[in-house]
Amino acid sequence: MSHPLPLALTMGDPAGVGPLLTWRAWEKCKTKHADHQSPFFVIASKDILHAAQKKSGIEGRIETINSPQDAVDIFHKSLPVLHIDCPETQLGKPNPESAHAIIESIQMAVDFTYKNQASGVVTNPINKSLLYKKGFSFPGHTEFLAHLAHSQQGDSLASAPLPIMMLVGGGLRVALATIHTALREVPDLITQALIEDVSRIVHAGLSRDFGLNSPRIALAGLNPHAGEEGSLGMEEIEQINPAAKTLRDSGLNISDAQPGDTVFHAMLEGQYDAVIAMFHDQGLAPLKSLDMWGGVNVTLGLPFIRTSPDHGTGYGVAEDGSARADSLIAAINLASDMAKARASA
Ligand SMILES: NC(=O)C1=CN([C@@H]2O[C@H](COP(=O)(O)OP(=O)(O)OC[C@H]3O[C@@H](n4cnc5c(N)ncnc54)[C@H](O)[C@@H]3O)[C@@H](O)[C@H]2O)C=CC1
Ligand SMILES: NCC(=O)COP(=O)(O)O
Repeated sequence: MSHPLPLALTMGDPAGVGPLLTWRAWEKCKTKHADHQSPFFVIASKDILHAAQKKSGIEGRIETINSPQDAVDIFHKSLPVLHIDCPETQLGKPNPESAHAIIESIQMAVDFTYKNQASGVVTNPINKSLLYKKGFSFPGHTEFLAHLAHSQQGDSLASAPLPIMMLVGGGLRVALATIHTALREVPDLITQALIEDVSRIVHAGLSRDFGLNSPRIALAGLNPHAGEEGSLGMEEIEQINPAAKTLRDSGLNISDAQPGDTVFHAMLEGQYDAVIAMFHDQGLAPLKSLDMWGGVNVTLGLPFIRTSPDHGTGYGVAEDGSARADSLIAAINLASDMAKARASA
């Protein structure tokens, strides 16, 4: 049976849930070849994984691989590991000295997609503030991955891709117009141009990777009651609705600004295929309330596939061993489905 290319799984913060979840996800996914799910390999320190295995209680062995393709044949019996050096780090005890390895793992995973050796990147959680202390200057993976994609374009003058965070879970797909932004800066960023750009990327991503030919997209308003005809704020009238009109005129199926308190319910009732929220917590709070453990974070607008669990490093549950792998497994399955959709397009 022929298999798709393997997925590249990053190490994430070695003190967080990543190493433990990697084992739990492998245990769950290793027999999924029959369902045509992609195998994966993890780019991490094998010593960190050995330590996490003890806590996971999972039987199995690590096989060090030299090339991603080696993962395909061994995945059913061993966890394929592309080893990178990382200073000793205990679960639950973040170590800033691990920053270099955390970043290297992400860079290598992206490189493998450009070399056509991996079908996509699945990232384990990182602690952003730990990386900032070591000079990491990106708000999160999302922005760093866009930077890496831009670097891959070499000297081309094309601008960096606009990466869009979309969360999938609990019956919702929620994309964000602004991502890691302080709330007081959000209104100035909500421009007609931004809404048009984000909406086009969401439309293209849903069409290409989610099999939705004419996705129905709702724009959430920024203000209570979507501005109450301008008495509670003007962003809907001045920026969001003009963008929606331009987009509709060009053929997209997209709403004017809808009240943020009811638009997610409307999606659950079947009116929309996705909602574009104006800021991080407007979108993530309903989704995580509905599905804290199964949600997946997808980055749209990149040349390669990237998914991630929607939770963070969870140091406490890494240390006590109780971390759940549902979200990482969902992220692997979604990346695999997206890869299949691209391969058959
Ligand atoms: N994709 C990524 O790399 C993400 C990274 N983060 C980072 O994670 C760090 C911690 O952020 P928090 O806001 O505390 O969020 P968190 O998601 O790490 O923790 C929130 C709650 O969920 C629990 N939890 C997290 N993962 C779990 C799992 N797999 N199983 C069971 N329980 C779990 C935690 O114990 C905690 O009670 C921050 O540095 C943040 O930047 C946060 C979200 C996503
Ligand atoms: N709340 C989700 C989140 O912050 C994930 O960010 P990223 O590291 O995927 O950019």
